[in-house]
Amino acid sequence: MSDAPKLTRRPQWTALEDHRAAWRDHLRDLFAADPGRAERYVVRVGDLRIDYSKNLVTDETLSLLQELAAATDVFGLRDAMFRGERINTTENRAVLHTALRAPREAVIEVDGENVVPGVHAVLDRMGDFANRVRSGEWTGHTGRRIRNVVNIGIGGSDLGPAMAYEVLRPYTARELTFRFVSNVDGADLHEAVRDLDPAETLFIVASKTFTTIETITNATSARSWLLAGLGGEEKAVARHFVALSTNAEKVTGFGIDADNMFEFWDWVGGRYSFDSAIGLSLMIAIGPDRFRELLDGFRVVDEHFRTAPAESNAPLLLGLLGIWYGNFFDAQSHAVLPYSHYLSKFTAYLQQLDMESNGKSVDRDGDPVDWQTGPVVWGTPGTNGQHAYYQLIHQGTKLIPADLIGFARPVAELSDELKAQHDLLMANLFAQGQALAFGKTAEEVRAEGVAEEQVPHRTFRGNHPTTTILARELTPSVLGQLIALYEHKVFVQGAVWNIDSFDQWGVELGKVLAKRVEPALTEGAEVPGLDASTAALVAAYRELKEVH
Ligand SMILES: O=P(O)(O)OC[C@H]1O[C@H](O)[C@H](O)[C@@H](O)[C@@H]1O
Repeated sequence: MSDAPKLTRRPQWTALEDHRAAWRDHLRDLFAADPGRAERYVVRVGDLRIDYSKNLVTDETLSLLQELAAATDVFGLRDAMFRGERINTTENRAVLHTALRAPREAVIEVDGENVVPGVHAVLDRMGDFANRVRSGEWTGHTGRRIRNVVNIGIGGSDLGPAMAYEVLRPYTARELTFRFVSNVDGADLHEAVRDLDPAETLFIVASKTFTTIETITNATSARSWLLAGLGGEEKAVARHFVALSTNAEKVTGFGIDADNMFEFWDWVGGRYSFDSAIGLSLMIAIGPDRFRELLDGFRVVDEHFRTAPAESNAPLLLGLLGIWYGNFFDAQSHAVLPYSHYLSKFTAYLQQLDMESNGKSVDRDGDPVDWQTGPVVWGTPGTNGQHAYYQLIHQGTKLIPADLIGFARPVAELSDELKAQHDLLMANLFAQGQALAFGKTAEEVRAEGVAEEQVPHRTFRGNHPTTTILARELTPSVLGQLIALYEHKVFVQGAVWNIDSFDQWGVELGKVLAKRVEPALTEGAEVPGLDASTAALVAAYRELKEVH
Protein backbone atom coordinates (compact mmCIF):
# COMPACT_ATOMS: atom_id res chain seq x y z
CA MET A 1 0.00 0.00 0.00
CA SER A 2 1.36 3.39 -0.87
CA ASP A 3 0.95 6.18 1.65
CA ALA A 4 0.92 8.90 -1.03
CA PRO A 5 -2.16 11.12 -0.88
CA LYS A 6 -4.96 10.31 -3.29
CA LEU A 7 -4.50 12.09 -6.59
CA THR A 8 -7.46 14.42 -6.14
CA ARG A 9 -6.28 15.43 -2.66
CA ARG A 10 -2.86 16.51 -3.79
CA PRO A 11 -2.31 20.28 -3.61
CA GLN A 12 -1.08 20.22 -7.22
CA TRP A 13 -4.44 18.77 -8.26
CA THR A 14 -6.52 21.27 -6.35
CA ALA A 15 -4.35 24.08 -7.74
CA LEU A 16 -5.32 22.89 -11.22
CA GLU A 17 -8.98 22.76 -10.18
CA ASP A 18 -8.76 26.38 -9.05
CA HIS A 19 -6.98 27.34 -12.23
CA ARG A 20 -9.72 25.67 -14.26
CA ALA A 21 -12.48 27.34 -12.26
CA ALA A 22 -10.95 30.72 -13.05
CA TRP A 23 -10.41 29.84 -16.72
CA ARG A 24 -12.19 32.30 -19.02
CA ASP A 25 -9.84 32.57 -21.94
CA HIS A 26 -10.66 31.91 -25.55
CA LEU A 27 -7.85 30.84 -27.86
CA ARG A 28 -8.48 34.14 -29.68
CA ASP A 29 -7.57 36.04 -26.49
CA LEU A 30 -4.58 33.84 -25.75
CA PHE A 31 -3.06 34.49 -29.17
CA ALA A 32 -3.91 38.20 -29.02
CA ALA A 33 -2.26 38.54 -25.61
CA ASP A 34 0.88 36.62 -26.47
CA PRO A 35 2.47 37.21 -29.88
CA GLY A 36 5.24 34.68 -29.16
CA ARG A 37 2.84 31.85 -28.44
CA ALA A 38 2.96 30.17 -31.86
CA GLU A 39 6.75 29.99 -31.72
CA ARG A 40 7.06 29.11 -28.08
CA TYR A 41 4.52 26.32 -27.87
CA VAL A 42 6.34 24.03 -30.23
CA VAL A 43 8.38 21.00 -29.25
CA ARG A 44 10.63 19.05 -31.58
CA VAL A 45 11.56 15.42 -31.29
CA GLY A 46 13.40 13.59 -34.07
CA ASP A 47 11.64 14.53 -37.29
CA LEU A 48 8.44 15.57 -35.55
CA ARG A 49 7.45 19.18 -35.05
CA ILE A 50 4.70 19.26 -32.47
CA ASP A 51 2.76 22.51 -32.25
CA TYR A 52 0.62 22.70 -29.15
CA SER A 53 -0.10 26.43 -29.35
CA LYS A 54 -3.79 25.82 -30.13
CA ASN A 55 -4.38 24.24 -26.73
CA LEU A 56 -6.30 25.81 -23.86
CA VAL A 57 -3.18 26.49 -21.84
CA THR A 58 -1.05 29.36 -20.62
CA ASP A 59 2.43 29.26 -19.13
CA GLU A 60 0.74 29.02 -15.75
CA THR A 61 -1.34 26.01 -16.83
CA LEU A 62 1.75 24.28 -18.13
CA SER A 63 3.71 24.85 -14.96
CA LEU A 64 0.81 23.63 -12.79
CA LEU A 65 0.60 20.49 -14.93
CA GLN A 66 4.35 20.02 -14.63
CA GLU A 67 4.04 20.28 -10.86
CA LEU A 68 1.45 17.52 -10.94
CA ALA A 69 3.79 15.36 -13.01
CA ALA A 70 6.60 15.99 -10.55
CA ALA A 71 4.40 15.25 -7.53
CA THR A 72 3.23 11.97 -9.04
CA ASP A 73 6.83 11.08 -9.92
CA VAL A 74 6.20 10.36 -13.58
CA PHE A 75 9.92 10.41 -14.30
CA GLY A 76 10.62 8.07 -11.40
CA LEU A 77 8.26 5.48 -12.87
CA ARG A 78 9.72 6.13 -16.32
CA ASP A 79 13.21 5.34 -15.03
CA ALA A 80 11.93 2.21 -13.33
CA MET A 81 10.39 1.09 -16.64
CA PHE A 82 13.62 1.68 -18.58
CA ARG A 83 15.57 -0.15 -15.86
CA GLY A 84 13.43 -3.24 -16.28
CA GLU A 85 11.66 -3.11 -12.93
CA ARG A 86 8.42 -5.02 -12.61
CA ILE A 87 6.16 -1.99 -12.89
CA ASN A 88 3.29 -4.10 -14.24
CA THR A 89 2.46 -5.09 -10.71
CA THR A 90 -0.77 -7.01 -11.25
CA GLU A 91 1.01 -9.36 -13.64
CA ASN A 92 4.35 -9.05 -11.84
CA ARG A 93 6.16 -8.25 -15.08
CA ALA A 94 8.76 -5.85 -16.35
CA VAL A 95 7.65 -3.48 -19.11
CA LEU A 96 10.48 -3.38 -21.58
CA HIS A 97 9.22 -2.73 -25.09
CA THR A 98 11.98 -0.10 -25.15
CA ALA A 99 14.53 -2.97 -25.08
CA LEU A 100 13.13 -4.17 -28.43
CA ARG A 101 14.71 -1.17 -30.10
CA ALA A 102 17.82 -0.85 -27.99
CA PRO A 103 21.15 -0.86 -29.84
CA ARG A 104 23.11 -4.11 -29.94
CA GLU A 105 25.63 -2.93 -27.35
CA ALA A 106 23.04 -1.81 -24.79
CA VAL A 107 22.72 -3.68 -21.51
CA ILE A 108 19.20 -3.98 -20.10
CA GLU A 109 18.70 -6.53 -17.38
CA VAL A 110 15.68 -8.44 -16.25
CA ASP A 111 16.39 -10.49 -13.13
CA GLY A 112 20.11 -10.02 -13.68
CA GLU A 113 20.08 -11.18 -17.29
CA ASN A 114 20.88 -8.87 -20.19
CA VAL A 115 17.95 -9.19 -22.61
CA VAL A 116 19.47 -7.20 -25.50
CA PRO A 117 21.49 -10.05 -27.11
CA GLY A 118 18.31 -12.15 -27.28
CA VAL A 119 16.42 -9.28 -28.91
CA HIS A 120 19.05 -8.93 -31.62
CA ALA A 121 19.38 -12.67 -32.14
CA VAL A 122 15.67 -12.83 -32.96
CA LEU A 123 15.86 -9.72 -35.16
CA ASP A 124 18.73 -11.33 -37.06
CA ARG A 125 16.81 -14.57 -37.54
CA MET A 126 13.77 -12.60 -38.67
CA GLY A 127 15.96 -10.67 -41.11
CA ASP A 128 17.39 -13.86 -42.53
CA PHE A 129 13.94 -15.40 -42.93
CA ALA A 130 12.46 -12.22 -44.42
CA ASN A 131 15.26 -12.05 -46.97
CA ARG A 132 14.76 -15.69 -47.94
CA VAL A 133 11.04 -15.14 -48.50
CA ARG A 134 11.63 -11.88 -50.38
CA SER A 135 14.25 -13.41 -52.67
CA GLY A 136 12.23 -16.53 -53.40
CA GLU A 137 14.81 -18.78 -51.74
CA TRP A 138 12.25 -19.92 -49.19
CA THR A 139 9.84 -21.99 -51.20
CA GLY A 140 6.58 -23.69 -50.42
CA HIS A 141 6.05 -27.43 -50.18
CA THR A 142 5.78 -27.87 -53.93
CA GLY A 143 8.90 -25.81 -54.61
CA ARG A 144 7.04 -22.71 -55.74
CA ARG A 145 8.09 -19.37 -54.30
CA ILE A 146 5.98 -17.61 -51.71
CA ARG A 147 3.85 -14.83 -53.15
CA ASN A 148 1.31 -14.36 -50.38
CA VAL A 149 1.82 -13.76 -46.69
CA VAL A 150 -1.16 -14.07 -44.35
CA ASN A 151 -0.74 -12.89 -40.77
CA ILE A 152 -3.18 -14.54 -38.39
CA GLY A 153 -3.41 -12.77 -35.04
CA ILE A 154 -5.66 -10.44 -33.07
CA GLY A 155 -5.27 -7.36 -30.87
CA GLY A 156 -1.61 -6.56 -30.45
CA SER A 157 -0.71 -9.47 -32.71
CA ASP A 158 -2.63 -7.92 -35.61
CA LEU A 159 -3.15 -4.19 -35.26
CA GLY A 160 0.52 -3.17 -35.35
CA PRO A 161 1.61 -5.07 -38.46
CA ALA A 162 -1.72 -4.45 -40.22
CA MET A 163 -1.50 -0.72 -39.52
CA ALA A 164 2.18 -0.41 -40.38
CA TYR A 165 1.75 -2.36 -43.60
CA GLU A 166 -0.75 0.28 -44.72
CA VAL A 167 1.43 3.14 -43.52
CA LEU A 168 4.52 1.88 -45.30
CA ARG A 169 2.91 0.60 -48.49
CA PRO A 170 5.23 2.66 -50.69
CA TYR A 171 8.15 0.79 -49.10
CA THR A 172 6.67 -2.68 -49.50
CA ALA A 173 7.61 -5.43 -51.93
CA ARG A 174 4.73 -4.86 -54.32
CA GLU A 175 5.09 -8.29 -55.91
CA LEU A 176 4.06 -9.94 -52.62
CA THR A 177 0.47 -9.94 -51.36
CA PHE A 178 -0.15 -9.37 -47.65
CA ARG A 179 -3.36 -10.11 -45.79
CA PHE A 180 -4.20 -9.78 -42.10
CA VAL A 181 -6.77 -12.10 -40.55
CA SER A 182 -8.00 -11.41 -37.03
CA ASN A 183 -11.73 -11.91 -36.66
CA VAL A 184 -13.06 -15.33 -35.61
CA ASP A 185 -15.84 -14.66 -38.11
CA GLY A 186 -14.96 -17.26 -40.75
CA ALA A 187 -15.63 -14.63 -43.38
CA ASP A 188 -12.35 -12.95 -42.52
CA LEU A 189 -10.20 -15.94 -43.42
CA HIS A 190 -12.47 -16.82 -46.34
CA GLU A 191 -12.04 -13.42 -47.95
CA ALA A 192 -8.32 -13.35 -47.17
CA VAL A 193 -7.49 -16.62 -48.94
CA ARG A 194 -10.22 -17.10 -51.54
CA ASP A 195 -8.07 -15.84 -54.40
CA LEU A 196 -4.77 -17.25 -53.12
CA ASP A 197 -2.92 -20.36 -54.21
CA PRO A 198 -1.99 -22.47 -51.16
CA ALA A 199 1.25 -23.56 -52.84
CA GLU A 200 2.40 -19.92 -52.74
CA THR A 201 0.99 -18.90 -49.37
CA LEU A 202 2.82 -18.48 -46.07
CA PHE A 203 0.83 -18.21 -42.84
CA ILE A 204 2.32 -16.33 -39.94
CA VAL A 205 0.51 -17.29 -36.76
CA ALA A 206 1.06 -14.42 -34.33
CA SER A 207 0.05 -14.87 -30.73
CA LYS A 208 1.96 -13.95 -27.61
CA THR A 209 0.19 -16.56 -25.52
CA PHE A 210 -0.70 -18.96 -28.34
CA THR A 211 -3.94 -19.64 -26.51
CA THR A 212 -6.11 -16.91 -28.01
CA ILE A 213 -9.18 -18.71 -29.27
CA GLU A 214 -9.74 -16.52 -32.35
CA THR A 215 -6.18 -17.00 -33.56
CA ILE A 216 -5.95 -20.71 -32.83
CA THR A 217 -9.31 -21.31 -34.51
CA ASN A 218 -8.31 -19.35 -37.61
CA ALA A 219 -4.88 -21.00 -37.72
CA THR A 220 -6.50 -24.44 -37.52
CA SER A 221 -8.84 -23.56 -40.40
CA ALA A 222 -5.95 -22.12 -42.39
CA ARG A 223 -4.04 -25.37 -41.95
CA SER A 224 -7.04 -27.35 -43.24
CA TRP A 225 -7.32 -25.00 -46.23
CA LEU A 226 -3.63 -25.44 -46.96
CA LEU A 227 -3.64 -29.19 -46.62
CA ALA A 228 -6.78 -29.51 -48.73
CA GLY A 229 -5.05 -27.51 -51.45
CA LEU A 230 -1.80 -29.43 -51.26
CA GLY A 231 -3.10 -32.98 -51.24
CA GLY A 232 -3.23 -33.44 -47.47
CA GLU A 233 0.48 -33.91 -46.88
CA GLU A 234 1.11 -33.00 -43.22
CA LYS A 235 4.73 -32.16 -43.85
CA ALA A 236 3.62 -29.25 -46.05
CA VAL A 237 2.81 -27.37 -42.84
CA ALA A 238 6.48 -26.82 -42.06
CA ARG A 239 7.02 -24.84 -45.30
CA HIS A 240 3.85 -22.78 -44.96
CA PHE A 241 3.46 -22.00 -41.26
CA VAL A 242 5.62 -19.98 -38.92
CA ALA A 243 4.74 -18.78 -35.43
CA LEU A 244 5.48 -15.63 -33.45
CA SER A 245 5.03 -16.27 -29.77
CA THR A 246 6.38 -16.39 -26.23
CA ASN A 247 5.00 -19.90 -25.78
CA ALA A 248 7.20 -22.54 -27.48
CA GLU A 249 5.30 -25.43 -25.93
CA LYS A 250 1.94 -24.39 -27.35
CA VAL A 251 3.51 -23.61 -30.73
CA THR A 252 4.97 -27.10 -31.10
CA GLY A 253 1.77 -28.56 -29.67
CA PHE A 254 -0.09 -26.89 -32.54
CA GLY A 255 2.22 -28.62 -35.01
CA ILE A 256 4.53 -25.78 -35.93
CA ASP A 257 8.21 -26.65 -35.88
CA ALA A 258 10.19 -24.88 -33.11
CA ASP A 259 12.68 -23.93 -35.87
CA ASN A 260 9.90 -21.92 -37.46
CA MET A 261 9.12 -19.98 -34.33
CA PHE A 262 10.30 -16.44 -33.67
CA GLU A 263 10.16 -15.70 -29.99
CA PHE A 264 9.56 -12.73 -27.77
CA TRP A 265 9.20 -12.37 -24.04
CA ASP A 266 6.67 -11.81 -21.29
CA TRP A 267 8.08 -8.33 -20.64
CA VAL A 268 6.61 -7.24 -23.99
CA GLY A 269 2.94 -6.36 -23.65
CA GLY A 270 0.70 -7.40 -26.57
CA ARG A 271 -0.13 -3.81 -27.53
CA TYR A 272 3.55 -2.90 -27.30
CA SER A 273 4.76 -5.86 -29.32
CA PHE A 274 4.76 -4.79 -32.90
CA ASP A 275 8.47 -4.03 -32.97
CA SER A 276 9.19 -7.55 -31.63
CA ALA A 277 8.87 -10.77 -33.66
CA ILE A 278 5.23 -9.71 -34.12
CA GLY A 279 6.55 -7.41 -36.84
CA LEU A 280 7.70 -10.32 -39.04
CA SER A 281 5.01 -9.82 -41.70
CA LEU A 282 5.94 -6.15 -41.89
CA MET A 283 9.62 -7.03 -42.09
CA ILE A 284 8.92 -9.34 -45.03
CA ALA A 285 6.99 -6.52 -46.64
CA ILE A 286 9.54 -3.71 -46.20
CA GLY A 287 12.77 -5.68 -45.73
CA PRO A 288 15.07 -5.90 -42.69
CA ASP A 289 16.87 -2.60 -43.35
CA ARG A 290 13.68 -0.58 -43.40
CA PHE A 291 12.51 -2.45 -40.31
CA ARG A 292 15.71 -1.36 -38.54
CA GLU A 293 14.98 2.22 -39.59
CA LEU A 294 11.58 1.87 -37.98
CA LEU A 295 13.23 0.66 -34.75
CA ASP A 296 15.67 3.58 -34.92
CA GLY A 297 12.68 5.92 -35.06
CA PHE A 298 11.20 4.37 -31.92
CA ARG A 299 14.58 4.75 -30.24
CA VAL A 300 14.85 8.46 -31.04
CA VAL A 301 11.68 9.10 -29.06
CA ASP A 302 12.64 6.65 -26.29
CA GLU A 303 15.86 8.59 -25.78
CA HIS A 304 14.01 11.89 -25.87
CA PHE A 305 11.46 10.68 -23.32
CA ARG A 306 14.23 9.33 -21.11
CA THR A 307 16.45 12.42 -21.20
CA ALA A 308 14.64 15.59 -22.31
CA PRO A 309 13.82 18.06 -19.55
CA ALA A 310 10.21 18.17 -18.47
CA GLU A 311 9.41 21.49 -20.22
CA SER A 312 10.41 20.16 -23.63
CA ASN A 313 9.56 16.49 -23.14
CA ALA A 314 7.02 15.79 -25.89
CA PRO A 315 5.31 12.66 -24.49
CA LEU A 316 5.10 14.35 -21.08
CA LEU A 317 3.51 17.45 -22.58
CA LEU A 318 1.00 15.51 -24.66
CA GLY A 319 0.10 13.34 -21.69
CA LEU A 320 -0.43 16.35 -19.46
CA LEU A 321 -2.57 18.13 -22.06
CA GLY A 322 -4.83 15.08 -22.17
CA ILE A 323 -5.08 15.13 -18.37
CA TRP A 324 -5.95 18.82 -18.43
CA TYR A 325 -8.91 18.16 -20.76
CA GLY A 326 -10.04 14.81 -19.36
CA ASN A 327 -9.82 15.66 -15.69
CA PHE A 328 -10.52 19.39 -15.62
CA PHE A 329 -12.71 20.05 -18.70
CA ASP A 330 -14.62 16.75 -18.61
CA ALA A 331 -13.55 15.83 -22.14
CA GLN A 332 -14.53 12.21 -22.67
CA SER A 333 -12.70 11.53 -25.89
CA HIS A 334 -9.63 12.33 -27.90
CA ALA A 335 -9.64 12.42 -31.69
CA VAL A 336 -6.60 11.48 -33.76
CA LEU A 337 -7.05 12.84 -37.26
CA PRO A 338 -4.27 12.02 -39.71
CA TYR A 339 -4.12 13.92 -42.99
CA SER A 340 -2.58 10.95 -44.73
CA HIS A 341 -4.30 8.13 -46.50
CA TYR A 342 -1.52 5.80 -45.40
CA LEU A 343 -2.41 6.39 -41.75
CA SER A 344 -5.92 5.02 -42.25
CA LYS A 345 -5.45 2.34 -39.57
CA PHE A 346 -3.33 4.44 -37.23
CA THR A 347 -6.15 5.49 -34.94
CA ALA A 348 -7.44 1.92 -34.68
CA TYR A 349 -3.97 0.92 -33.54
CA LEU A 350 -3.93 3.73 -30.98
CA GLN A 351 -7.30 2.60 -29.66
CA GLN A 352 -5.78 -0.59 -28.31
CA LEU A 353 -2.63 1.16 -27.17
CA ASP A 354 -4.47 3.82 -25.22
CA MET A 355 -7.81 2.29 -24.26
CA GLU A 356 -6.49 -1.13 -23.23
CA SER A 357 -3.69 0.54 -21.28
CA ASN A 358 -5.60 3.25 -19.48
CA GLY A 359 -9.20 2.04 -19.43
CA LYS A 360 -8.94 1.27 -15.71
CA SER A 361 -10.99 2.27 -12.67
CA VAL A 362 -8.88 1.10 -9.77
CA ASP A 363 -5.47 2.48 -8.86
CA ARG A 364 -2.29 0.50 -8.39
CA ASP A 365 -3.36 -0.37 -4.85
CA GLY A 366 -6.71 -1.68 -6.08
CA ASP A 367 -8.66 1.25 -4.69
CA PRO A 368 -11.38 2.78 -6.87
CA VAL A 369 -10.27 5.96 -8.60
CA ASP A 370 -12.43 9.02 -8.19
CA TRP A 371 -10.91 10.71 -11.21
CA GLN A 372 -11.37 10.12 -14.90
CA THR A 373 -8.83 7.83 -16.57
CA GLY A 374 -8.25 7.03 -20.26
CA PRO A 375 -10.27 8.77 -22.96
CA VAL A 376 -12.22 7.23 -25.81
CA VAL A 377 -9.78 7.45 -28.71
CA TRP A 378 -11.27 7.73 -32.15
CA GLY A 379 -10.84 9.23 -35.58
CA THR A 380 -10.20 8.49 -39.23
CA PRO A 381 -8.21 10.34 -41.87
CA GLY A 382 -9.13 13.99 -41.57
CA THR A 383 -10.49 14.93 -44.96
CA ASN A 384 -13.01 12.08 -44.86
CA GLY A 385 -13.98 13.04 -41.32
CA GLN A 386 -14.56 16.63 -42.39
CA HIS A 387 -17.46 15.47 -44.53
CA ALA A 388 -18.89 13.28 -41.81
CA TYR A 389 -18.41 13.99 -38.12
CA TYR A 390 -16.44 17.25 -37.95
CA GLN A 391 -19.80 19.06 -37.72
CA LEU A 392 -20.08 17.79 -34.15
CA ILE A 393 -16.54 18.81 -33.29
CA HIS A 394 -17.15 22.33 -34.62
CA GLN A 395 -20.68 23.02 -33.43
CA GLY A 396 -21.71 20.21 -31.09
CA THR A 397 -21.85 20.45 -27.32
CA LYS A 398 -18.83 18.31 -26.54
CA LEU A 399 -15.22 19.26 -26.07
CA ILE A 400 -13.12 17.00 -28.29
CA PRO A 401 -9.40 17.68 -28.21
CA ALA A 402 -7.77 16.47 -31.40
CA ASP A 403 -4.38 15.71 -32.88
CA LEU A 404 -3.91 16.70 -36.50
CA ILE A 405 -1.08 14.81 -38.19
CA GLY A 406 0.36 15.75 -41.57
CA PHE A 407 3.44 15.61 -43.79
CA ALA A 408 5.12 18.22 -45.94
CA ARG A 409 5.80 15.85 -48.82
CA PRO A 410 3.60 13.31 -50.57
CA VAL A 411 5.15 9.92 -51.22
CA ALA A 412 7.65 9.85 -54.06
CA GLU A 413 5.87 7.31 -56.23
CA LEU A 414 2.76 9.43 -56.87
CA SER A 415 2.40 10.94 -60.34
CA ASP A 416 3.07 14.68 -60.60
CA GLU A 417 -0.63 15.35 -60.88
CA LEU A 418 -1.39 13.40 -57.71
CA LYS A 419 1.54 14.99 -55.91
CA ALA A 420 0.04 18.36 -56.72
CA GLN A 421 -3.02 17.40 -54.66
CA HIS A 422 -0.89 17.35 -51.55
CA ASP A 423 -1.07 21.09 -50.93
CA LEU A 424 -4.85 20.89 -51.03
CA LEU A 425 -4.79 18.03 -48.53
CA MET A 426 -2.59 19.99 -46.16
CA ALA A 427 -4.57 23.21 -46.69
CA ASN A 428 -7.47 21.28 -45.20
CA LEU A 429 -5.44 20.32 -42.14
CA PHE A 430 -4.35 23.91 -41.50
CA ALA A 431 -7.84 25.27 -42.19
CA GLN A 432 -9.43 22.86 -39.72
CA GLY A 433 -6.96 23.73 -36.98
CA GLN A 434 -7.67 27.39 -37.60
CA ALA A 435 -11.45 27.03 -37.74
CA LEU A 436 -11.54 24.87 -34.63
CA ALA A 437 -9.42 27.29 -32.63
CA PHE A 438 -10.71 30.65 -33.78
CA GLY A 439 -14.21 29.91 -35.06
CA LYS A 440 -16.31 32.63 -36.58
CA THR A 441 -18.06 35.20 -34.45
CA ALA A 442 -21.64 36.36 -34.89
CA GLU A 443 -20.29 39.76 -35.95
CA GLU A 444 -18.19 38.16 -38.65
CA VAL A 445 -21.20 36.22 -39.88
CA ARG A 446 -23.39 39.34 -39.91
CA ALA A 447 -20.73 41.28 -41.76
CA GLU A 448 -21.16 38.78 -44.59
CA GLY A 449 -24.79 39.88 -44.90
CA VAL A 450 -26.29 36.71 -43.44
CA ALA A 451 -29.94 37.08 -42.41
CA GLU A 452 -30.28 37.54 -38.64
CA GLU A 453 -32.21 34.29 -38.03
CA GLN A 454 -29.41 32.35 -39.69
CA VAL A 455 -26.62 33.94 -37.67
CA PRO A 456 -26.65 31.52 -34.70
CA HIS A 457 -26.55 28.55 -37.05
CA ARG A 458 -23.57 29.89 -38.94
CA THR A 459 -21.56 31.02 -35.95
CA PHE A 460 -18.59 28.94 -34.85
CA ARG A 461 -17.72 29.29 -31.20
CA GLY A 462 -14.17 28.05 -31.80
CA ASN A 463 -11.89 27.41 -28.82
CA HIS A 464 -11.57 23.72 -29.73
CA PRO A 465 -8.06 22.57 -28.87
CA THR A 466 -5.83 20.83 -31.39
CA THR A 467 -2.21 19.74 -31.46
CA THR A 468 -0.57 19.65 -34.88
CA ILE A 469 2.15 17.10 -35.56
CA LEU A 470 4.13 17.78 -38.72
CA ALA A 471 7.00 15.89 -40.34
CA ARG A 472 8.69 16.16 -43.69
CA GLU A 473 7.59 12.76 -44.92
CA LEU A 474 6.13 9.51 -43.72
CA THR A 475 9.15 7.19 -43.52
CA PRO A 476 9.65 4.01 -41.46
CA SER A 477 11.60 6.05 -38.92
CA VAL A 478 8.86 8.67 -38.65
CA LEU A 479 6.28 5.94 -38.09
CA GLY A 480 8.43 4.55 -35.25
CA GLN A 481 8.71 8.04 -33.79
CA LEU A 482 4.96 8.59 -33.92
CA ILE A 483 4.16 5.29 -32.25
CA ALA A 484 6.74 5.75 -29.49
CA LEU A 485 5.39 9.26 -28.92
CA TYR A 486 1.92 7.87 -28.24
CA GLU A 487 3.25 4.91 -26.24
CA HIS A 488 5.00 7.24 -23.85
CA LYS A 489 2.12 9.69 -23.76
CA VAL A 490 -0.09 6.84 -22.58
CA PHE A 491 2.59 5.91 -20.05
CA VAL A 492 2.65 9.46 -18.63
CA GLN A 493 -1.10 9.52 -18.18
CA GLY A 494 -1.18 6.14 -16.46
CA ALA A 495 1.62 7.28 -14.16
CA VAL A 496 -0.26 10.43 -13.10
CA TRP A 497 -3.53 8.51 -12.68
CA ASN A 498 -1.68 5.90 -10.61
CA ILE A 499 -3.07 2.98 -12.59
CA ASP A 500 -1.40 -0.11 -14.02
CA SER A 501 -1.25 0.74 -17.75
CA PHE A 502 0.19 -2.65 -18.61
CA ASP A 503 -2.42 -5.19 -17.58
CA GLN A 504 -5.73 -5.88 -19.35
CA TRP A 505 -7.95 -7.82 -16.96
CA GLY A 506 -10.98 -6.13 -18.51
CA VAL A 507 -10.83 -8.37 -21.56
CA GLU A 508 -11.03 -11.61 -19.58
CA LEU A 509 -14.68 -11.84 -18.51
CA GLY A 510 -16.07 -11.76 -22.05
CA LYS A 511 -13.65 -14.50 -23.11
CA VAL A 512 -14.76 -16.78 -20.28
CA LEU A 513 -18.45 -16.16 -20.92
CA ALA A 514 -18.07 -16.78 -24.67
CA LYS A 515 -16.62 -20.20 -23.92
CA ARG A 516 -19.48 -20.92 -21.57
CA VAL A 517 -22.19 -19.77 -23.98
CA GLU A 518 -20.83 -21.48 -27.09
CA PRO A 519 -22.23 -24.98 -26.32
CA ALA A 520 -25.68 -23.42 -25.97
CA LEU A 521 -25.40 -22.15 -29.53
CA THR A 522 -23.89 -25.24 -31.10
CA GLU A 523 -25.65 -28.04 -29.22
CA GLY A 524 -28.48 -26.28 -27.41
CA ALA A 525 -26.79 -27.23 -24.14
CA GLU A 526 -28.16 -25.82 -20.88
CA VAL A 527 -25.88 -23.09 -19.67
CA PRO A 528 -26.19 -22.74 -15.91
CA GLY A 529 -26.46 -19.23 -14.58
CA LEU A 530 -27.36 -17.57 -17.88
CA ASP A 531 -29.27 -14.33 -17.20
CA ALA A 532 -32.81 -14.01 -18.56
CA SER A 533 -31.95 -11.55 -21.32
CA THR A 534 -29.02 -13.55 -22.66
CA ALA A 535 -30.99 -16.81 -22.38
CA ALA A 536 -33.76 -15.27 -24.50
CA LEU A 537 -31.25 -14.05 -27.07
CA VAL A 538 -29.66 -17.49 -27.27
CA ALA A 539 -33.08 -19.10 -27.74
CA ALA A 540 -33.97 -16.58 -30.49
CA TYR A 541 -30.64 -17.23 -32.18
CA ARG A 542 -31.20 -20.97 -32.20
CA GLU A 543 -34.68 -20.58 -33.57
CA LEU A 544 -33.54 -18.25 -36.35
CA LYS A 545 -30.67 -20.54 -37.18
CA GLU A 546 -32.92 -23.57 -37.56
CA VAL A 547 -35.86 -22.13 -39.50
CA HIS A 548 -35.45 -22.75 -43.22
O1 LIG B 1 -1.04 -12.27 -28.84
P1 LIG B 1 -2.15 -12.97 -28.12
O2 LIG B 1 -1.68 -13.69 -26.90
O3 LIG B 1 -2.90 -13.88 -29.05
O4 LIG B 1 -3.15 -11.87 -27.62
C1 LIG B 1 -3.86 -11.07 -28.48
C2 LIG B 1 -4.62 -9.98 -27.76
O5 LIG B 1 -5.65 -10.56 -26.99
C3 LIG B 1 -5.84 -10.29 -25.63
O6 LIG B 1 -7.15 -10.55 -25.31
C4 LIG B 1 -5.40 -8.96 -25.12
O7 LIG B 1 -6.47 -8.15 -24.73
C5 LIG B 1 -4.54 -8.18 -26.08
O8 LIG B 1 -3.71 -7.33 -25.33
C6 LIG B 1 -3.72 -9.08 -26.94
O9 LIG B 1 -2.93 -8.30 -27.80
